[in-house]
Amino acid sequence: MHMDSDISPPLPALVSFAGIQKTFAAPEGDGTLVAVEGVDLTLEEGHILTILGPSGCGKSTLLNMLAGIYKPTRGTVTYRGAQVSGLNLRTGYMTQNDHLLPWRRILANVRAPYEIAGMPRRSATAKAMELIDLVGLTGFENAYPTQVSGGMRKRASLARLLAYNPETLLLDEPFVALDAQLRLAMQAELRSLARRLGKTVLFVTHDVDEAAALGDKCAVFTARPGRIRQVVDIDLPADRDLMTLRQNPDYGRIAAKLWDLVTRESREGRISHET
Ligand SMILES: Nc1ncnc2c1ncn2[C@@H]1O[C@H](COP(=O)(O)OP(=O)(O)OP(=O)(O)O)[C@@H](O)[C@H]1O
Repeated sequence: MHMDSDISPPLPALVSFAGIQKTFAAPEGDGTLVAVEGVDLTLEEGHILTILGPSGCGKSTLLNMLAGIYKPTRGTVTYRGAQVSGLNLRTGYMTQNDHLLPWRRILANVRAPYEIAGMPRRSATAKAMELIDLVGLTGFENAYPTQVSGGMRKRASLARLLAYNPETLLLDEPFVALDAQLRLAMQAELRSLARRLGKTVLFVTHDVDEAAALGDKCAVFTARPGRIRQVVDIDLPADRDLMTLRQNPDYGRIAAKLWDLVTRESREGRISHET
Protein backbone atom coordinates (compact mmCIF):
# COMPACT_ATOMS: atom_id res chain seq x y z
CA MET A 1 0.00 0.00 0.00
CA HIS A 2 1.29 3.45 -0.90
CA MET A 3 1.79 5.67 2.14
CA ASP A 4 2.22 9.39 1.83
CA SER A 5 5.39 10.02 3.80
CA ASP A 6 4.30 13.59 4.61
CA ILE A 7 1.35 12.37 6.60
CA SER A 8 2.29 10.85 9.93
CA PRO A 9 -0.38 8.95 11.83
CA PRO A 10 -1.85 10.82 14.82
CA LEU A 11 -0.07 10.02 18.07
CA PRO A 12 -2.03 7.64 20.30
CA ALA A 13 -3.08 9.32 23.53
CA LEU A 14 -1.02 8.42 26.59
CA VAL A 15 -3.69 9.83 28.89
CA SER A 16 -7.39 9.90 28.28
CA PHE A 17 -10.27 11.11 30.45
CA ALA A 18 -13.62 10.01 29.00
CA GLY A 19 -16.99 11.13 30.31
CA ILE A 20 -15.57 11.90 33.74
CA GLN A 21 -17.74 12.96 36.62
CA LYS A 22 -16.50 13.12 40.20
CA THR A 23 -18.73 13.81 43.16
CA PHE A 24 -17.95 14.09 46.85
CA ALA A 25 -20.17 14.12 49.91
CA ALA A 26 -21.18 17.76 50.46
CA PRO A 27 -19.44 19.32 53.47
CA GLU A 28 -22.80 20.12 55.05
CA GLY A 29 -25.99 18.07 55.00
CA ASP A 30 -26.24 14.81 53.16
CA GLY A 31 -26.14 16.05 49.56
CA THR A 32 -23.40 15.56 47.04
CA LEU A 33 -20.99 18.07 45.59
CA VAL A 34 -20.21 17.70 41.89
CA ALA A 35 -16.53 18.57 41.49
CA VAL A 36 -16.09 17.82 37.77
CA GLU A 37 -18.63 16.91 35.13
CA GLY A 38 -18.49 15.56 31.57
CA VAL A 39 -14.73 15.84 31.15
CA ASP A 40 -13.30 14.44 27.91
CA LEU A 41 -9.61 15.13 27.46
CA THR A 42 -6.59 13.44 25.91
CA LEU A 43 -2.86 14.02 26.12
CA GLU A 44 -0.14 12.64 23.88
CA GLU A 45 3.14 11.28 25.21
CA GLY A 46 5.89 13.88 25.62
CA HIS A 47 3.46 16.79 25.58
CA ILE A 48 2.68 19.36 28.25
CA LEU A 49 -0.95 20.06 29.08
CA THR A 50 -1.69 23.08 31.23
CA ILE A 51 -4.97 23.08 33.15
CA LEU A 52 -6.39 26.51 33.87
CA GLY A 53 -9.52 27.33 35.83
CA PRO A 54 -10.97 29.08 38.86
CA SER A 55 -10.43 27.86 42.39
CA GLY A 56 -12.43 24.77 43.25
CA CYS A 57 -13.22 23.74 39.65
CA GLY A 58 -11.68 20.32 40.16
CA LYS A 59 -8.19 20.71 38.68
CA SER A 60 -6.48 18.81 41.50
CA THR A 61 -9.28 16.25 41.50
CA LEU A 62 -8.45 15.50 37.87
CA LEU A 63 -4.77 14.91 38.67
CA ASN A 64 -5.77 12.74 41.62
CA MET A 65 -7.88 10.56 39.33
CA LEU A 66 -4.96 10.11 36.92
CA ALA A 67 -2.70 9.23 39.87
CA GLY A 68 -5.33 6.69 40.93
CA ILE A 69 -5.81 8.38 44.31
CA TYR A 70 -9.49 9.12 43.52
CA LYS A 71 -11.82 6.97 41.47
CA PRO A 72 -14.13 8.75 39.04
CA THR A 73 -17.81 8.53 39.94
CA ARG A 74 -18.58 8.14 36.23
CA GLY A 75 -16.40 7.67 33.19
CA THR A 76 -12.98 6.18 32.62
CA VAL A 77 -9.43 7.38 33.02
CA THR A 78 -7.08 5.51 30.70
CA TYR A 79 -3.29 5.49 30.85
CA ARG A 80 -1.28 3.88 28.09
CA GLY A 81 -4.36 2.04 26.89
CA ALA A 82 -5.32 0.57 30.30
CA GLN A 83 -7.97 1.79 32.68
CA VAL A 84 -6.51 3.40 35.81
CA SER A 85 -7.64 1.38 38.82
CA GLY A 86 -5.51 1.66 41.91
CA LEU A 87 -2.40 3.78 42.21
CA ASN A 88 -0.85 4.77 38.89
CA LEU A 89 2.83 4.32 39.67
CA ARG A 90 3.93 5.72 36.33
CA THR A 91 2.94 9.17 37.50
CA GLY A 92 4.76 11.39 40.02
CA TYR A 93 3.27 14.29 41.93
CA MET A 94 4.63 17.70 42.93
CA THR A 95 2.52 20.31 44.69
CA GLN A 96 2.96 23.83 46.09
CA ASN A 97 4.60 22.34 49.15
CA ASP A 98 8.00 20.86 48.33
CA HIS A 99 7.83 18.19 51.09
CA LEU A 100 11.60 18.07 51.43
CA LEU A 101 12.79 16.36 54.61
CA PRO A 102 14.30 19.20 56.68
CA TRP A 103 16.74 16.95 58.54
CA ARG A 104 18.30 15.65 55.34
CA ARG A 105 20.74 17.53 53.13
CA ILE A 106 19.72 18.27 49.53
CA LEU A 107 21.75 15.29 48.31
CA ALA A 108 20.11 12.91 50.78
CA ASN A 109 16.66 14.24 49.86
CA VAL A 110 17.25 13.65 46.15
CA ARG A 111 18.83 10.25 46.85
CA ALA A 112 15.86 9.03 48.91
CA PRO A 113 13.90 7.43 46.02
CA TYR A 114 16.98 5.41 45.02
CA GLU A 115 17.49 4.29 48.62
CA ILE A 116 13.84 3.26 48.83
CA ALA A 117 14.36 1.24 45.63
CA GLY A 118 17.28 -0.55 47.34
CA MET A 119 20.06 0.85 45.13
CA PRO A 120 23.58 0.57 46.62
CA ARG A 121 24.59 3.83 48.28
CA ARG A 122 27.46 4.68 45.97
CA SER A 123 25.39 4.40 42.77
CA ALA A 124 22.44 6.14 44.47
CA THR A 125 24.71 9.06 45.31
CA ALA A 126 26.11 9.20 41.77
CA LYS A 127 22.61 9.17 40.24
CA ALA A 128 21.37 11.82 42.69
CA MET A 129 24.36 14.02 41.85
CA GLU A 130 23.51 13.76 38.14
CA LEU A 131 20.00 15.02 38.85
CA ILE A 132 21.31 17.77 41.12
CA ASP A 133 23.47 18.87 38.21
CA LEU A 134 20.53 18.63 35.80
CA VAL A 135 18.45 21.06 37.87
CA GLY A 136 21.39 23.43 38.39
CA LEU A 137 22.02 22.78 42.10
CA THR A 138 25.62 21.59 41.97
CA GLY A 139 27.48 23.14 44.88
CA PHE A 140 24.40 23.08 47.13
CA GLU A 141 24.15 19.31 47.60
CA ASN A 142 25.39 19.51 51.19
CA ALA A 143 23.04 22.30 52.24
CA TYR A 144 19.92 21.63 54.29
CA PRO A 145 16.58 22.71 52.77
CA THR A 146 16.29 25.61 55.23
CA GLN A 147 19.65 26.97 54.07
CA VAL A 148 18.66 27.47 50.41
CA SER A 149 16.20 29.77 48.62
CA GLY A 150 12.61 28.89 47.68
CA GLY A 151 13.65 28.41 44.05
CA MET A 152 16.43 26.04 45.04
CA ARG A 153 14.02 24.02 47.17
CA LYS A 154 11.72 23.70 44.14
CA ARG A 155 14.68 22.54 42.06
CA ALA A 156 15.59 19.98 44.71
CA SER A 157 12.02 18.82 44.86
CA LEU A 158 11.93 18.49 41.06
CA ALA A 159 15.19 16.50 41.14
CA ARG A 160 13.75 14.16 43.76
CA LEU A 161 10.60 13.71 41.68
CA LEU A 162 12.78 12.83 38.67
CA ALA A 163 14.67 10.30 40.82
CA TYR A 164 11.43 8.31 41.01
CA ASN A 165 11.61 8.40 37.20
CA PRO A 166 7.88 8.77 36.59
CA GLU A 167 6.81 8.84 32.94
CA THR A 168 4.27 11.51 33.63
CA LEU A 169 4.63 14.48 35.97
CA LEU A 170 1.56 15.78 37.76
CA LEU A 171 2.42 19.30 38.83
CA ASP A 172 -0.15 21.11 40.95
CA GLU A 173 0.74 24.81 41.06
CA PRO A 174 4.34 23.97 41.90
CA PHE A 175 5.73 27.49 41.38
CA VAL A 176 2.98 29.49 43.04
CA ALA A 177 5.07 30.69 45.98
CA LEU A 178 7.94 32.01 43.86
CA ASP A 179 8.55 35.60 42.79
CA ALA A 180 7.99 36.45 39.11
CA GLN A 181 11.61 36.17 37.99
CA LEU A 182 12.29 32.88 39.72
CA ARG A 183 9.01 31.54 38.47
CA LEU A 184 9.99 32.33 34.89
CA ALA A 185 13.34 30.62 35.37
CA MET A 186 11.63 27.52 36.79
CA GLN A 187 9.12 27.42 33.95
CA ALA A 188 11.95 27.57 31.40
CA GLU A 189 13.82 24.87 33.22
CA LEU A 190 10.81 22.61 33.52
CA ARG A 191 9.93 22.90 29.85
CA SER A 192 13.47 22.18 28.72
CA LEU A 193 13.88 19.26 31.19
CA ALA A 194 10.57 17.71 30.22
CA ARG A 195 11.49 17.86 26.54
CA ARG A 196 14.99 16.56 27.08
CA LEU A 197 13.78 13.63 29.21
CA GLY A 198 10.66 12.96 27.12
CA LYS A 199 8.30 13.47 30.06
CA THR A 200 4.59 14.00 29.71
CA VAL A 201 3.31 16.75 32.00
CA LEU A 202 -0.05 17.83 33.41
CA PHE A 203 0.44 21.25 34.98
CA VAL A 204 -2.29 22.91 37.03
CA THR A 205 -2.19 26.68 37.32
CA HIS A 206 -4.30 29.78 37.95
CA ASP A 207 -1.88 31.88 35.94
CA VAL A 208 -2.83 32.55 32.30
CA ASP A 209 0.71 33.54 31.28
CA GLU A 210 2.17 30.42 32.82
CA ALA A 211 -0.46 28.27 31.10
CA ALA A 212 0.31 29.84 27.70
CA ALA A 213 4.10 29.81 28.06
CA LEU A 214 4.48 26.24 29.31
CA GLY A 215 1.83 24.24 27.52
CA ASP A 216 1.55 22.49 24.19
CA LYS A 217 -2.16 22.77 24.85
CA CYS A 218 -4.26 24.28 27.59
CA ALA A 219 -7.57 23.01 28.95
CA VAL A 220 -9.62 25.92 30.29
CA PHE A 221 -12.19 24.89 32.89
CA THR A 222 -15.42 26.51 34.00
CA ALA A 223 -16.22 27.11 37.66
CA ARG A 224 -17.54 24.17 39.68
CA PRO A 225 -18.77 21.79 38.56
CA GLY A 226 -15.64 21.92 36.44
CA ARG A 227 -16.33 21.33 32.77
CA ILE A 228 -13.94 21.95 29.94
CA ARG A 229 -14.77 25.27 28.36
CA GLN A 230 -12.20 24.83 25.61
CA VAL A 231 -8.95 23.06 24.87
CA VAL A 232 -6.65 25.58 23.20
CA ASP A 233 -3.74 24.39 21.04
CA ILE A 234 -0.68 26.46 21.87
CA ASP A 235 0.96 26.58 18.48
CA LEU A 236 4.28 28.04 19.59
CA PRO A 237 7.62 26.39 18.73
CA ALA A 238 8.32 23.29 20.81
CA ASP A 239 11.79 24.67 21.62
CA ARG A 240 10.48 28.14 22.50
CA ASP A 241 12.66 30.46 24.55
CA LEU A 242 10.57 31.37 27.58
CA MET A 243 12.78 34.35 28.37
CA THR A 244 11.87 36.19 25.15
CA LEU A 245 8.48 34.60 24.51
CA ARG A 246 6.48 37.57 25.78
CA GLN A 247 7.66 39.61 22.79
CA ASN A 248 6.36 37.02 20.31
CA PRO A 249 3.05 38.20 18.75
CA ASP A 250 1.80 34.59 18.53
CA TYR A 251 2.27 34.29 22.27
CA GLY A 252 0.33 37.53 22.76
CA ARG A 253 -2.52 36.21 20.63
CA ILE A 254 -2.70 32.91 22.55
CA ALA A 255 -2.49 34.57 25.97
CA ALA A 256 -5.25 37.00 24.93
CA LYS A 257 -7.42 34.08 23.91
CA LEU A 258 -6.89 32.35 27.26
CA TRP A 259 -7.58 35.62 29.11
CA ASP A 260 -10.81 35.95 27.18
CA LEU A 261 -11.91 32.42 28.11
CA VAL A 262 -10.96 32.91 31.75
CA THR A 263 -12.58 36.31 32.18
CA ARG A 264 -15.68 35.17 30.36
CA GLU A 265 -15.79 32.51 33.04
CA SER A 266 -15.53 35.04 35.88
CA ARG A 267 -18.08 37.37 34.26
CA GLU A 268 -20.54 34.51 33.99
CA GLY A 269 -19.61 33.39 37.51
CA ARG A 270 -20.38 36.87 38.83
CA ILE A 271 -23.68 36.98 36.99
CA SER A 272 -24.73 33.59 38.27
CA HIS A 273 -23.75 34.54 41.85
CA GLU A 274 -25.79 37.71 41.60
CA THR A 275 -28.95 35.99 40.41
N1 LIG B 1 -11.43 14.48 49.25
C1 LIG B 1 -12.39 15.37 49.09
N2 LIG B 1 -13.52 15.31 49.84
C2 LIG B 1 -14.54 16.20 49.67
N3 LIG B 1 -14.52 17.20 48.77
C3 LIG B 1 -13.42 17.31 48.00
C4 LIG B 1 -12.31 16.42 48.10
N4 LIG B 1 -11.36 16.77 47.20
C5 LIG B 1 -11.86 17.85 46.55
N5 LIG B 1 -13.10 18.17 47.02
C6 LIG B 1 -13.95 19.25 46.55
O1 LIG B 1 -14.02 19.20 45.13
C7 LIG B 1 -13.98 20.51 44.57
C8 LIG B 1 -12.81 20.62 43.63
O2 LIG B 1 -11.61 20.61 44.39
P1 LIG B 1 -10.15 20.68 43.73
O3 LIG B 1 -9.17 20.76 44.83
O4 LIG B 1 -10.01 19.60 42.73
O5 LIG B 1 -10.24 22.08 42.96
P2 LIG B 1 -9.07 22.94 42.32
O6 LIG B 1 -9.60 23.43 41.01
O7 LIG B 1 -7.80 22.18 42.30
O8 LIG B 1 -9.00 24.14 43.35
P3 LIG B 1 -7.78 25.15 43.72
O9 LIG B 1 -7.44 25.85 42.44
O10 LIG B 1 -8.39 26.06 44.72
O11 LIG B 1 -6.67 24.31 44.25
C9 LIG B 1 -13.89 21.47 45.75
O12 LIG B 1 -15.18 21.95 46.06
C10 LIG B 1 -13.35 20.61 46.88
O13 LIG B 1 -13.81 21.07 48.13
